[in-house]
Amino acid sequence: MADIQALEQRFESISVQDENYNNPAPTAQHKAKQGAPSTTISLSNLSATTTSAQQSRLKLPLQKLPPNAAAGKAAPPPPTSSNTTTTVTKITLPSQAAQQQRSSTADSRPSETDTLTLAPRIIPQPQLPKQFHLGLFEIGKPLGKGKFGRVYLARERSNNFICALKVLHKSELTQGKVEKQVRREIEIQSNLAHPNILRLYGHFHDTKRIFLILEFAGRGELYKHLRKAGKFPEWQAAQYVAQMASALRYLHGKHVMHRDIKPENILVGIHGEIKISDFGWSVHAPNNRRNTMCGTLDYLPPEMIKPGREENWYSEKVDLWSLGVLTYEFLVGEAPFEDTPVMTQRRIARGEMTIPAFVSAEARDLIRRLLVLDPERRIPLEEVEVHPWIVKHCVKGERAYQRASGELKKERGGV
Ligand SMILES: Nc1ncnc2c1ncn2[C@@H]1O[C@H](COP(=O)(O)OP(=O)(O)OP(=O)(O)O)[C@@H](O)[C@H]1O
Repeated sequence: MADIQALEQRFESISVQDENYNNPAPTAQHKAKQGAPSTTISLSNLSATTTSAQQSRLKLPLQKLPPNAAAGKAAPPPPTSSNTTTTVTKITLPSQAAQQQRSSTADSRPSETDTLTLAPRIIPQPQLPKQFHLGLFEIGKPLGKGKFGRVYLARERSNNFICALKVLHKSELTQGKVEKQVRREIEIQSNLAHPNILRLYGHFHDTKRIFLILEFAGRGELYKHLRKAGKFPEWQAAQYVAQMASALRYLHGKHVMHRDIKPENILVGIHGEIKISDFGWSVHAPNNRRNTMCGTLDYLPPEMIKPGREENWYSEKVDLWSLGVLTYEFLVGEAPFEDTPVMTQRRIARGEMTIPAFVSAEARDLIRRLLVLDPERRIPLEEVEVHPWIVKHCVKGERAYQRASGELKKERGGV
C-alpha cells in the first residue's frame, strides 16, 4: 500500500532520463512564462462539492473501462473521507496495446479511418458521484509534473472511469501567488464542454491539497510530439489548426479568451484529437476587452506588447494571432518571431517574419491572414474553418466533427 504522498515523493526522485515522466528539454521560448499576478484570495473556500452546472456536465465522458480492465481488484473499498490512504494501482487502459502500436506510427500519414479519428469524439458516459473525495479514486501512474501540479492517472472506483487527477498543494499555490489564477482556471474550465478542450469534471480539496478531476488525454503533450517530429506534415497541421479554430470559436462564443495558446498547453486525446488545456491565463470578459499583460512572449500579439499598453485594450482576437504563431510553428518547427526577448518584441510589433519556401501557398496564406497587426483585420475563426488549406486536408475530419458536435448538443439538451 502506498499513499499519494509516497507517490509524490517518488515523483520527485524520477530520473530526468525517464521520458514517461519528463518533458523534453524546453527551448528558450518555452521557458519564457510570465510571472503570475499576486493576490490575497484564500483557497480554503473553494467548494468541495459540484455545482448544478457541473453536475449536468458530469454526464459527459470519462473513458469507461470494461469491468476486467482495472488491475485485479476484488471488491473496491467503500468511499471514505478525503484523507483516505489510496492504493496505487497499475491501471490498464482498454486499448493501450493498440494505442502503443498507433503512437509508434503516429507521424506517418493515417489511413482514411485514422483521418476520421483525428476529429473529436463524444462518448456518452454514466454520471459520476455528486460529491468527490480522494477515496473514490484508485491512483495509477504519474502522468506528469507541472510548476504546481502533479498529475496521476486515476480510476473512479464505482464507475471504472479513467481520468487524470491533478494534485495541487495549497501551500505551493500560496507561495507562488497563483491562487487567483488557479481559481479562475477552475471556474472557467469547469464550464466548458467541447471535444477539443480538456474537460474538468469537478474538483475537491482537503486541508492541504486541491484535486482537479480532468479528462485523461491518452497521447500526452502535443509539444512532445512536435519536438519529436521536428515539424508536422501539412495534413496533420491543418487538422490540428481546424480543431483549434473550432475550440477557440466555442470559447469566444462564451466570451472566454484563452490568451496562452502554445503547444505546451495542448494535449492529445486517445484518438489523436487535440485538447486545449491550461486555462490559467484565460479570462471571462463579457465585454470582450482586457488590458492585462499575460501569456508567453513568442505568442503575444502586437496589441499586447506595445508600449503604453495601459491604453491598449485588447479583445479575443489575441487568440487569432497566437493561432497564426501556432500554425507557423506546426509547419516550420519553431515560432516565427523567436529571437532574443527584445528582438522578439520588436519583430512582433512590426510583424516581421519569413515563411520558409517549403510551406505551401495555401498554408502561407492562412498564416499571413492570422498574423495581421490590426486585430480587426485578422481572419475570423469561421473563415479559418473553411480556408482552402483547411478544407483540402480536413473534409473528413470536419464531417466527423459535425457528427460529434451534434452528439454534444444532444447531451447538453439541445442548447
Ligand atoms: N489530463 C491529462 N492527461 C494526460 N496527461 C496530463 C493531463 N494533465 C497533465 N498531464 C501531464 O502532466 C504534465 C503536468 O501537467 P500540469 O497541468 O500540472 O502542468 P503544465 O500545465 O504542463 O505545466 P505548468 O504547471 O508549468 O504550466 C503535463 O505536462 C502532461 O504531460
